[in-house]
Amino acid sequence: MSAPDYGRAFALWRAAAPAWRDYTHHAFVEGLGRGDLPRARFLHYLRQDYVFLIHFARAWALAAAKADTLAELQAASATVQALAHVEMPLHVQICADAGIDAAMLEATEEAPANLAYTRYVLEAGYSGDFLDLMAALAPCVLGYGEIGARLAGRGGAYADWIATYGGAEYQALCRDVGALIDAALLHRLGPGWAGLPRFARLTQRFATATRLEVGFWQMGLDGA
Ligand SMILES: Cc1ncc(C[n+]2csc(CCO)c2C)c(N)n1
Repeated sequence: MSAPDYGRAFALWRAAAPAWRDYTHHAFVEGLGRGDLPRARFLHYLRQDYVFLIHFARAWALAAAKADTLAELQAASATVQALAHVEMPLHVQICADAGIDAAMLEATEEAPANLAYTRYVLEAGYSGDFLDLMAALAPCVLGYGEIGARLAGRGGAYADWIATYGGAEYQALCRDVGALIDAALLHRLGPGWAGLPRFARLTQRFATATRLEVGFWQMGLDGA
């Protein structure tokens, strides 16, 4: 199956990231698709993901601080809003249903793979600009979109998870983020952005964040 179209930069970044396939076809992902991923592994992942999303929301807030246009400010602030008021409460609810209450969730000790990934993304934002943040954030947002699109329609124990990311709403969000990234590149670097050394460095950021996503799935599978 061909990859969904999330814009030009994403297509270039994806093709240049050696770990992209390991990320989008990881054993954890295949277990979600078949529905046979052990529930304990999924809940372990979800607890870590709750902590991940706190830092991920902070990174999008940093993107709002580094926005250069109204469209960038709107996209970044809307993502912070959605994370804090929709995605994270959903994690809290799923964990509560599984007997992990809010206090336990808050007390989750960050796994090293989680620390590595989130602090890498935040550091991209602290030391870089809006483009550095987008390159570091893109594998997360668009990778889940690609995984959701591929697994869409599968039933099983994780059908809800698949429907969230494979659904029309999330797929539209991925196309919007892809367009936001292409526009941000054009705005800052001009029409020749794809040929610039700066773009090659952004490609490296994307590839590194992709490796860190592989590490996150593996942490979920290993339970450590
Ligand atoms: C490790 C890890 N990577 C990616 C995502 C996916 N994700 C994080 S925030 C968000 C909404 C849009 O920004 C999406 C899809 C995740 N949950 N956990």
